[in-house]
Amino acid sequence: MVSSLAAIVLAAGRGSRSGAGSPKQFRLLGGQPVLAHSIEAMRRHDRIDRVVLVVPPGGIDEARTLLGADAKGLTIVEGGETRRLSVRNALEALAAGDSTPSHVLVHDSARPGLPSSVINRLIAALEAGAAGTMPVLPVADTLITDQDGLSGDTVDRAPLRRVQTPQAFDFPAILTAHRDWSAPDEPTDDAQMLRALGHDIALVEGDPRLDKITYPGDHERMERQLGAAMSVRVGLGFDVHRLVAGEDLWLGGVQIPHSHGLFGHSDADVAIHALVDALLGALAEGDIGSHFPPSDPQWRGARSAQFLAFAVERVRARGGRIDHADLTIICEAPKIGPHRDAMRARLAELMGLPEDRVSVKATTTERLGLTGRGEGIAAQAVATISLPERK
Ligand SMILES: Nc1ccn([C@@H]2O[C@H](COP(=O)(O)OP(=O)(O)OP(=O)(O)O)[C@@H](O)[C@H]2O)c(=O)n1
Ligand SMILES: C[C@](O)(CO)[C@H](O)COP(=O)(O)O
Repeated sequence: MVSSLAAIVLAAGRGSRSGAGSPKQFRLLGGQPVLAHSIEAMRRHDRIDRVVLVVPPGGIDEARTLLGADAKGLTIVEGGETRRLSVRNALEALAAGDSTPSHVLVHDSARPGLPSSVINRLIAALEAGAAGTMPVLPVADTLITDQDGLSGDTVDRAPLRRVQTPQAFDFPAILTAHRDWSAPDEPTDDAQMLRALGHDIALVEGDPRLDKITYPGDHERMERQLGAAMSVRVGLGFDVHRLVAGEDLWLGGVQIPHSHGLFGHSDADVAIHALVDALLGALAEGDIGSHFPPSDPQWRGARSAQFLAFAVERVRARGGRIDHADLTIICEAPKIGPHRDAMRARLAELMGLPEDRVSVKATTTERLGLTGRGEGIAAQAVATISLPERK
C-alpha cells in the first residue's frame, strides 16, 4: 500500500558529456530550467506528497534563485561526488524528517519529459507489492560489440531493455540498500542496488519522452520535442470599473495615489481582472465571474492578486506555462507611466515570470467615451500560454 510517496529529483551532476559548459540541468528548456520540468511534473501528480531536489554542493541558494517562486515548499539538499551519494543524501534527508514516506521515486532531472502516465504505472507496480520498479524500453537497433574499430559479435537484443527513471521503491528497503552498499563498482542506478539485496525489480513500460539529455545535441532535440508537444493558446480579457471618490485605487496589483478609486465587489483592480480573463480564456475555463461570483460575499474587498494566483495555478495544473502577457490600461487619469515599472514587477512576481515577459501599456480615448470623461478605467489584456498536447 503506497500511503505516502516522496520524489527525489537529482540535479547535482556535472553534465560533462553534454559539452555545454555549464551543468545541463540548469540550462533553459522551453523557457524554464531543465530541472524545473521534473519538479513541476512531480508536483502536479496528486499521489506525490513531497519533492526533494538535490543540487551541487554549495548550490542551494543558486537553485532557489533560479527557481524563484517554484522553490517554495521544496526540500533542497546538496548532492555528493557520485549519483549514488546524491541519492543517499536525499534519502537521509527524508529519513530525518518528521514523517518518513512509505515509498520514494528517484528521478534524473536530465530526463525532463516526465509524463504522469509513467508515474501511474510505477505506483500501480508498487501497489501490486513490488519493492522496486522502473520504466524500461526495448532496444530498436542491432547491437554489436566494438573490437578496436571492427565489428565484433552481434548481441541478442531481444532480452535487453533501456532503463529510464523515475525508479520507484519501498522507502525502508532502498534506504537500507544505500546504507549497506559496499561493492567496489559504482552502480549506475538505484534499482541494481536494491536487486543486489535479493529484491525483484518489476519492469513497467517506459516512454520515449523520458530520454535523457546526455550528449551534445540532446538538449536541442528535447527543445524540439517539447515544442512539438505543446500548443500555443492566446486569450483575450477586457474589463471596466467605475471611478468613485473615497475608494482606494488598485491597478496592476499596485496601490496608486489618486483622487478617486475604482468601485467593485473586490478591490476592483481592472487590470488584473482583464489579465485573469485573458488567462482563463486561453485555458477555455470560463471567466473571472464564473470562478469568483460578485454575488458571493467572500470576495467582498478581496485583493485581485488572489484571482490572478488562481488563474496561474490553473495553467500550472494543466501542465502549461505562461509565455507572455500584454496589458493596456485605458484612462485619462491617473498617469500610468510613473507606475508602469512597479506594475510590471508585481504582475511578473504574481505570475512567476521574468519581467521581460510582462508588458504594461496605457492609452487615453482622447477624452471620448466613459474613460475619456473620467467615469471609469478600462483594461484589456492578451495572454499567451503553452499547454501540453497530451499527458
Ligand atoms: N554526483 C551526481 C551525479 C549525477 N547526478 C544526477 O544524476 C542524473 C544522471 O544523469 P547523468 O547523465 O549521468 O548526469 P551527469 O552526471 O550530470 O552527466 P555526466 O556523466 O555527463 O557528467 C542527472 O540528473 C545528474 O544531475 C547527481 O545528482 N549527482
Ligand atoms: C539512472 C539512469 O538514468 C538509468 O538509465 C542512468 O544510469 C544514469 O545516467 P548515467 O549516464 O548512467 O550516469
